[in-house]
Amino acid sequence: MGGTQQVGVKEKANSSPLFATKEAKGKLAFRVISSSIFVGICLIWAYRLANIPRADERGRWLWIGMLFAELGFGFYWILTQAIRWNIIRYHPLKHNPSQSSDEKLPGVDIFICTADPVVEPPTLVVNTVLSAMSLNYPTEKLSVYLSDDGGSQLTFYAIVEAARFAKLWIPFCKKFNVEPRSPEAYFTRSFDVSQEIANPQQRLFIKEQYEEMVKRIESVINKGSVPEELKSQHRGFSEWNRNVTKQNHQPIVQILVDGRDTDAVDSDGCRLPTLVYTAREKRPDCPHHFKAGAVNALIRVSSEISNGAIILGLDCDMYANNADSIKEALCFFMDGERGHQIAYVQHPQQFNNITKNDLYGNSSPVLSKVELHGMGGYGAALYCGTGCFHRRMSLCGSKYSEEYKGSWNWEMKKEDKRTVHELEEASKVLASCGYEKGTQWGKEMGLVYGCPVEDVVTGLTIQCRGWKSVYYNPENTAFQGVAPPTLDIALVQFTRWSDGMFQIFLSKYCPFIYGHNKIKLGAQMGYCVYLLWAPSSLPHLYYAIAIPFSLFQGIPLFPQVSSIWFIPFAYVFISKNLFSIAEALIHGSTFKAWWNLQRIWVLRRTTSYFFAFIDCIVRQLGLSQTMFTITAKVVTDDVSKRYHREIMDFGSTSIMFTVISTLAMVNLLSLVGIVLKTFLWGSDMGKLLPQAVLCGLMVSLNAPVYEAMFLREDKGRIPASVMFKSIALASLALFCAFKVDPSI
Ligand SMILES: O=c1ccn([C@@H]2O[C@H](COP(=O)(O)OP(=O)(O)O[C@H]3O[C@H](CO)[C@@H](O)[C@H](O)[C@H]3O)[C@@H](O)[C@H]2O)c(=O)[nH]1
Ligand SMILES: [Mn+2]
Repeated sequence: MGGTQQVGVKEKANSSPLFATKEAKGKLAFRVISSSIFVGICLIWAYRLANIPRADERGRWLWIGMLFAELGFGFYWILTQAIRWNIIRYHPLKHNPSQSSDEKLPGVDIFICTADPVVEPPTLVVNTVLSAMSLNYPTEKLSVYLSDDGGSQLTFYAIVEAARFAKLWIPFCKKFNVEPRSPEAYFTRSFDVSQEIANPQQRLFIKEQYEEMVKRIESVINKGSVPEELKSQHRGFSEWNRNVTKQNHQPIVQILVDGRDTDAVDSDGCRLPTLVYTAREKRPDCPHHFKAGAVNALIRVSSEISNGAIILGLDCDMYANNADSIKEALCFFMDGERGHQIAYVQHPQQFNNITKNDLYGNSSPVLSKVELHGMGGYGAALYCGTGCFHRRMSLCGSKYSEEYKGSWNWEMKKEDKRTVHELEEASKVLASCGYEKGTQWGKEMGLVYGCPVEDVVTGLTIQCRGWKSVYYNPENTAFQGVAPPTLDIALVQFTRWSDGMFQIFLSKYCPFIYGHNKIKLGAQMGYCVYLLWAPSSLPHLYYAIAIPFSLFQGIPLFPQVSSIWFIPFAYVFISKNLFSIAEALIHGSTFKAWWNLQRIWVLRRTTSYFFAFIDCIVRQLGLSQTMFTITAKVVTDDVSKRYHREIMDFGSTSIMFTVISTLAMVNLLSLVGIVLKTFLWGSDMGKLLPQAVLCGLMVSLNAPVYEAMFLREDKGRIPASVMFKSIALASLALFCAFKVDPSI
């Protein structure tokens, strides 16, 4: 790494704290309810065990399957209680952590990652870059780095344009305290004119300049390459010769704005923050480790150029919404008493395109307002990849030491006399393929390699080195991104996540082993709520299949409603759901959003999680390799309209959609079957009532699936091929069930 010299300043611990923690209310009530549900679960297990049908009785194997499913549900539920057991919320006490002057503030390096100019359009990236550059922070201490894994001259062109527009945008933001700081979001938001403080004329002028910039960028994108006359405007374009492709190119580092340069000023004459474009070297025979590799390259490149003590990582779609987020986050790091223990401060992933009832469950308030605080309560807030402030030192592999108290290496890099060109050349070495060979990068240093959820596993390793982490969810959202606007995209994202998480569980990083004696048991369990998403699909899938089948065959699987054993089943089911509804409503969800979330859970578990489970097992056998499918961030207008009207999009022929519609059909057919039997033939269905109710619930959750199969005409309907396949599969399955000896 660059030959930087840091001077530690021993400072007297500040007497006034910079952040506070608060325990959540209702802890006792929660613990009582939770314990009573636990008793219910134990009774259910006991009932299942005590009543296994004998070998010659009907439904023996079905019953044993139920036993395993309920053991699975029960254990998983216990894990989810760990993250609610000890909820503690963190909040900063001041809006400026430096009591004396800005001079005491550390350097902050902001990393923005992009990977593909098609899936992640350069205009989106530019907005994130501009929002980061315009954050309220002394500009000479702020540096913004863009990592472009697409190695695209289109993205580079866009960033050259952004560097120019920043000279107008930054002073405009600061003068009128504009929020959000992304021009696109600012100019398209619906706002209250009376609250607008920007002068209308100036606003209009900036808006026109912004739109012209976007036009120029888009016209270059439509051409597919940068015209020669534009290339001559910046020497950086010379890096793109005919041989440069996404997968194969030399390292590229371009310092677009050099923060040391006193002539690099905005339209008000104020200094600009440093802006650097990086495309690390890519070679087909050299594994690049996806986002983790990109971030690690940035850590090294930035250490050479600005070496900020704090690093903020953002995905290319996560723009800064709250202009003061850096100073707020610094309160945690700079607190005299506990600040030295903190490795990172994670903000929740929030999105600017969530519809009223959150159709695809992308932004569950229970997750962002309860569960993540719960992990934070153990000092083990998850690292979620974006919207996270890191201490450079802990990210680079340092172990925590109590000696850090009061001694801070906030000092910026010593005055560096090297020219921009020399800095670029030195940085290229650090962004080359060979640099990491034989080093600890990807193992003990930087983000951990080998897993598509590099963030969570990296967070775990940092905590296991003794550091604490904070989860902070401010009222004024700090960063906002784009949530998947179709079911297909959402399910693919969840497949990557659940696959990667389960991979962590199966690896040496399993929290129960790796975290043993290093993080609290509650935190180990809390991690597993996420790491076990993939296998949690199994009991759900079993219920979704076994219940309609047994109903169809007339095999009871639950105690009679009149039996005393029915009580624990009913109690657990009802209290768990009531609790979940109450929790959602209290934290600002609508009932419909809760209902949508239940549906999306069923869909995720029966598809994404299950496929991820299979993929993971296959990979463990060494039959395939880790992949990273980038989440699409733009869709056609037609799709976008449906999303905003909250109409689900099923327009995909992916196998996941066949599974979804087949399961929906199986449940529908067997429910219709039982209703016919009861009313036409007057059979006694009393024993099957609980199953019929569960099946009915599945059918009502699946209502949009039937609609998309039989009633809709738009492009988001279930394609005819998928529909026929699923009807055929469902009927065949039920027909077989009817034929086979019902002694199973
Ligand atoms: O080879 C790659 C692949 C991805 N990315 C970037 O990684 C970010 C996240 O990718 P995205 O496709 O948007 O994934 P999401 O599912 O939205 O990302 C979440 O989950 C990821 C882990 O699965 C984390 O890395 C992300 O920070 C987190 O936001 C984006 O900025 C990409 O440009 C790269 O830089 N290089
Ligand atoms: Mn994303």
